[in-house]
Amino acid sequence: MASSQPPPSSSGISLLTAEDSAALDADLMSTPGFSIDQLMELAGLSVACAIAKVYPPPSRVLIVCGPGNNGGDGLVAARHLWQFGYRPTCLYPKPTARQLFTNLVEQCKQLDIEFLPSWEAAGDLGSYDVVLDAMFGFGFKGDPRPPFDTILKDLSKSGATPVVSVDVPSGWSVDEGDSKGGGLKPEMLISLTAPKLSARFFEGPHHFLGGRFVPPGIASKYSLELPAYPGSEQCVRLEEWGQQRRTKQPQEPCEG
Ligand SMILES: NC(=O)C1=CN([C@@H]2O[C@H](COP(=O)(O)OP(=O)(O)OC[C@H]3O[C@@H](n4cnc5c(N)ncnc54)[C@H](O)[C@@H]3O)[C@@H](O)[C@H]2O)[C@H](O)CC1
Ligand SMILES: [K+]
Repeated sequence: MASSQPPPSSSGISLLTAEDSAALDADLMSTPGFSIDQLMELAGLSVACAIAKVYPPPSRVLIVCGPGNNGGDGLVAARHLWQFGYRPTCLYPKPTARQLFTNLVEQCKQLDIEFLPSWEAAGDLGSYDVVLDAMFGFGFKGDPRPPFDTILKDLSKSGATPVVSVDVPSGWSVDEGDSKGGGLKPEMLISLTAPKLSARFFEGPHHFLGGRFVPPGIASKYSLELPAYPGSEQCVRLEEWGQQRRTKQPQEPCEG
């Protein structure tokens, strides 16, 4: 069950807690019986489609993938970006041994997408047009452990190359945002399924919603109020978001 009615953002769009995000994910895989492969493919495709709305090819995209499903979304996005004419390079420092992930890596390697041996090998971030942050999503807890602590510190300091975050800006608390300060300030956030609670602190100019797979029964169970996707699009821009965030203080979520 949804733990509570999700709080709306100031634009009336639902925001999900980390707990409800995980419960909704489990529901998608039990009741309609989606497999993780299906959901990840659609999530990663929507990430690539949203990037294409803002940063045209042939951009050089550094994709930093974490150890969980957020990282898997990054690997799927890498493949689609390549198909769209981008030049992706991946860093996947803590690869998961599960078949789904080894397949995703192999599919990228078949396209000659480079996998860097270390963060240091990424070199000057100015040599990329965009950094795709696919390190952590709603499964992140605590402080980032190595090597992601160093990667996040370096990315937070480097203002030159825009960072695009998948689902949650990595290092942020899923519910509280960048509560300790000094974290990532992405230029673009691609929320999946529904924005997470921390999205109320996102101040960048580009906020998109992707992951077009939620059936009405699940949307209603979690009382999700979300914008309609136009036509056959895999993503939708959350128009008013950046404007509101730049002119107002973040609203506290309402309970109940
Ligand atoms: N329904 C959907 O919206 C779907 C979203 N997808 C994506 O999946 C992630 C959530 O995936 P999950 O594997 O549950 O969690 P994360 O990838 O966020 O991270 C878990 C991973 O990270 C490790 N970890 C946790 N905390 C730390 C830390 N402090 N330091 C280092 N490592 C940490 C943990 O051990 C795990 O290995 C969601 O956000 C979407 O991006 C699906 O792809 C499709 C369905
Ligand atoms: K992320």
